[in-house]
Amino acid sequence: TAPFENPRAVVKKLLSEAQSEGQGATVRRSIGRHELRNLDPFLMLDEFSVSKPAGFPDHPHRGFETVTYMLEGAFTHQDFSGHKGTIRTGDVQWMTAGRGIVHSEMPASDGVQKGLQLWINLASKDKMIEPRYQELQSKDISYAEKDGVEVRIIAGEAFGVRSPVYTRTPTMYMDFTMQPGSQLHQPIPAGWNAFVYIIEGEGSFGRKNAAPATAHHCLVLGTDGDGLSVWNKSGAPLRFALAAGQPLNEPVVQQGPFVMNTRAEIQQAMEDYYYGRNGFEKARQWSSAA
Ligand SMILES: Nc1ccc(F)c(C(=O)c2c[nH]c3ncc(Cl)cc23)c1F
Ligand SMILES: [Fe+3]
Repeated sequence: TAPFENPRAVVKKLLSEAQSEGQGATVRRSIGRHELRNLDPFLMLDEFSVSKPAGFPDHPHRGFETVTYMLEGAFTHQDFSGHKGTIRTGDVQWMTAGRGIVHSEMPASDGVQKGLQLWINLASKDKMIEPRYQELQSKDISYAEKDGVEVRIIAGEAFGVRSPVYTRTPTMYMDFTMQPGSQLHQPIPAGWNAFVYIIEGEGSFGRKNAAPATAHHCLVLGTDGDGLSVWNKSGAPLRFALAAGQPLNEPVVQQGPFVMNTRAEIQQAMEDYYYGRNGFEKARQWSSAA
């Protein structure tokens, strides 16, 4: 599309920093750090790079969705219902935890496995729905290319192409690769919170003469404006994820992997998990294979 009258500005820039998570794993967290707590409906964005034997062994989730996007390598996930699968480079697992999931997420091959895990909050009315998966193989992910810009559309619409993923909390999530000299003007629905996470290369976001932002940076966009404008004035490809979502405007009470609206509901979630009730029944007998 043509340049915007009013492209959204970059209002915050944060370098993701390594921290330990799971068992022996290191993640570079941006959203979810205290400097970037609330980007409603987004709760967390981790850039993970994990090698065996490290990983994310058996753990619960309630009240939100996790979207795992493999950048390199393979991860095997298995849950307490016997649902098991391996996601490889370019694949996506969109998991709606709802009332409760207990699963493990472990490297499936040798070497370093890299990817992004995004946590999207669910509205109060959806927090206790039955868990559900939407799994996309790389070859099935909507793809479009135009004037030196490629896009892989995990959720939402770009270049006139829409992803089949159903987003309970209205969300767009896409992976752009921009060749040197290319520019992008991607519409973002009014009022949605939006951010960019740079995976590789450098680019000018929001304004053509903006200082280039580089890999491992999360850029929060202002809420007013027509959408995201980007220029790749470097000599190398620029790759980044763009995510935007409709704010839920509800209270958030989080205790690790439980995200509800009140402290009482968090207390309930912890008891349900401990006693194996209200969606955690299968947690009583289950542990991931060796
Ligand atoms: N103990 C504990 C507690 C809470 C968690 F969320 C996790 C967890 O699973 C992850 C946190 N970042 C992540 N990035 C990528 C992947 Cl594949 C998994 C995770 C975990 F392990
Ligand atoms: Fe998990």
